[in-house]
Amino acid sequence: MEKLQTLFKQKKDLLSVYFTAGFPNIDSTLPVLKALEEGGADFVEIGMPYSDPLADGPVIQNSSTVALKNGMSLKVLFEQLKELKKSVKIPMILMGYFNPVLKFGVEAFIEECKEVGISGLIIPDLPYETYIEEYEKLFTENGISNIFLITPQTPDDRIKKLNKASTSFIYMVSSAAVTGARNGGLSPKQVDYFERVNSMELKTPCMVGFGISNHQNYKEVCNYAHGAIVGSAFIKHLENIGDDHNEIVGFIKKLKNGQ
Ligand SMILES: O=P(O)(O)OC[C@@H](O)[C@@H](O)c1c[nH]c2ccccc12
Repeated sequence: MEKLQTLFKQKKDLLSVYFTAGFPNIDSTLPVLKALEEGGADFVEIGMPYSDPLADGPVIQNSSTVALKNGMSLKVLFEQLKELKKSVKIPMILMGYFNPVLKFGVEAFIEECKEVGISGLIIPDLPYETYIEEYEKLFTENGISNIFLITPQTPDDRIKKLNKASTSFIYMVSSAAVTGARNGGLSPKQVDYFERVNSMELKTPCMVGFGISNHQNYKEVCNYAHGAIVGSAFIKHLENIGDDHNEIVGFIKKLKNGQ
């Protein structure tokens, strides 16, 4: 949580990159993380593969299927993260669905997160109300930030509530759809939505995700938010090049700097 807070205070135009743990290979976690860090990603979002990922489009779904076939699980992921804890400096957040977390045991899960140095969690199917009633204390006491998602459909009063309960950033979903790289610029509707959120002058910074696939998209949304999150475009790249270090570094540099 603190690592993320410091990063948001110190830097603008943040680039966060999502990848699915266990993809393309079971032991890709360390090489991918190292290459993302070297390429200039400001923080990373590690996906915990799940068989029923409702918010995910085909590219991320496919990576989850492969990762599960490769034998990735929460237990394996935590073991890997324990080993690489000292060699990765950028903040890490985990993204995943609530069911596997419940099965693991929420308390045990949060303790593992703390132990391996996870800064925050994105659990799209954990409702705000349940979080506040049952888990807020557990998360904050362990320094784990819960990251809420908002969409163009989220009303102002709800955004205000989420803003209050946020401890790092709000995930501003760019449009109401599943994850997936899209081409083309922002639509007037998206701009209206970003401007509506900006005019609320929230205490919490926002990151935009869903459909950001290249340097131009990234720069464009940085006009309306603290940074952007790229998932499917990166996973597609991994489909082609595997976890090759130099290829990943090159991809991230291009995403961030445009060349
Ligand atoms: O894939 P995209 O369109 O680049 O979007 C980012 C996204 O993949 C990543 O943040 C993510 C993957 N699965 C999610 C589920 C919910 C929210 C966010 C996510």
